[in-house]
Amino acid sequence: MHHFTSRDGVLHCEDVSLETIAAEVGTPVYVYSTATLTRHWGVFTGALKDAGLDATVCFATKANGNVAVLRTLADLGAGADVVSGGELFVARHAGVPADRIVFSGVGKTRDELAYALDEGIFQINVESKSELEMLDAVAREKGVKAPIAIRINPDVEAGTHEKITTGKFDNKFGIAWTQAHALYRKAAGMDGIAVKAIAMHIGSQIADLSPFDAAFGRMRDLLAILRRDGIEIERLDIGGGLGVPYDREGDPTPMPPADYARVIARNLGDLGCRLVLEPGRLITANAGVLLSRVVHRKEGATRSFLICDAGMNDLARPAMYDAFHAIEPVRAPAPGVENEHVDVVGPICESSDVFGKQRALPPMQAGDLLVFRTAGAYGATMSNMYNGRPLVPEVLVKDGEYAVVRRRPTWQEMIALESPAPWQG
Ligand SMILES: Cc1ncc(COP(=O)(O)O)c(C=O)c1O
Ligand SMILES: N[C@@H](CCCC[NH3+])C(=O)O
Repeated sequence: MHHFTSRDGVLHCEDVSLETIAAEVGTPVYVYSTATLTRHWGVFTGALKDAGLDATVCFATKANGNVAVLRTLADLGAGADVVSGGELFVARHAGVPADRIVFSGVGKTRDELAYALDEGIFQINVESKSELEMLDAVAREKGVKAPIAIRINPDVEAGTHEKITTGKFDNKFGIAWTQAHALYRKAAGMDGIAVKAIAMHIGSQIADLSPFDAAFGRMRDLLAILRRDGIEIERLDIGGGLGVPYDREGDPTPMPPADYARVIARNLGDLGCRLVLEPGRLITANAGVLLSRVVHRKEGATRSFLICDAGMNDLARPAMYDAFHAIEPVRAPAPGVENEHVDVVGPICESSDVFGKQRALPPMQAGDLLVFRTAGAYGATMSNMYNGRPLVPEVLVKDGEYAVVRRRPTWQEMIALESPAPWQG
């Protein structure tokens, strides 16, 4: 996090003052640090290399789909994990080579599968028999073979929030590992399918390595079964999911990438397969903050509220998962000023539009700036226009420079796709 630091009492992103960005771009706004993105990428890929692993790292675009962020990562050698035709389009537009793009997701449509084949991406992670049959048909029509993995559901408890666990049999994701062998056999006999890999992804914000250990064991067992059956597997795609610190007291400390890499190497390192990884949060979460201004301070009957210009439409995680984001003033308080406890809320007409209850903060007033930390993953990508609020802009900082890499739409642009019905004149 050391690319977001206080200088002369004002929070900076690299060498740019967040007060400057707020004044020039307006608030709310997401601010990302190129240096942090680069550092996270280096630490993660370095850990894999140090563990002797031969890996293709495909950044999970759903965590942060901004073209400039993706371009930054692509320039460092990143591939992309995409979950829709739209994400595939953005990844290609940002310069991610097709031979480093993997397509995940339970609901790929015929058109999306056709687009993926036309682009020549290196792997499609199939999540159902229905999808396998559809993909086979589309590929045969085109006279090609679709390179696939089957995403297995290893039925492990990831120990994360129930809304973001994906590797239990009750979840909609993947093929139960107990049913995978049969589907692989079917796939191996299809003219439009080229079996290449086994895939899995057990959930997100995982702080403990034991669920990975258990799931990798299942993958290893399946590989042995498939090989005995003469089904060739070249790659193992182990998804993403490694957690990051959100700096809440009492939260488990997520495992460092080096420890994760050692667990991968121990389970899967000696199988003659290339690895594919799909990290999202780990790369971008702590490379971004949401910068917001206090619009009103309100003294309620039981508590004080700081009402910000950012809302749950801009950063949905607290409302969706009761997620914790550290909140900090941009301008440090004068020495000796004591903290108070306040509720930090947004302007949306929903009681769940709360970023933090009874947070300890120096006294703040209307006009003051604050940041929500660790907002570079699943922040802007999950934003929406609820309550008639145009999408929040995004800024990318590099050293002493910044660029608006998604500008704030005007109200006119917000309604540009809408029109009265013809009979309304
Ligand atoms: C298939 C798949 N791969 C990768 C990811 C990225 O996960 P994370 O951001 O936890 O690394 C996700 C999201 O959880 C996912 O669904
Ligand atoms: N969007 C979630 C994580 C789900 C990841 C998508 N598979 C979050 O903000 O934590």
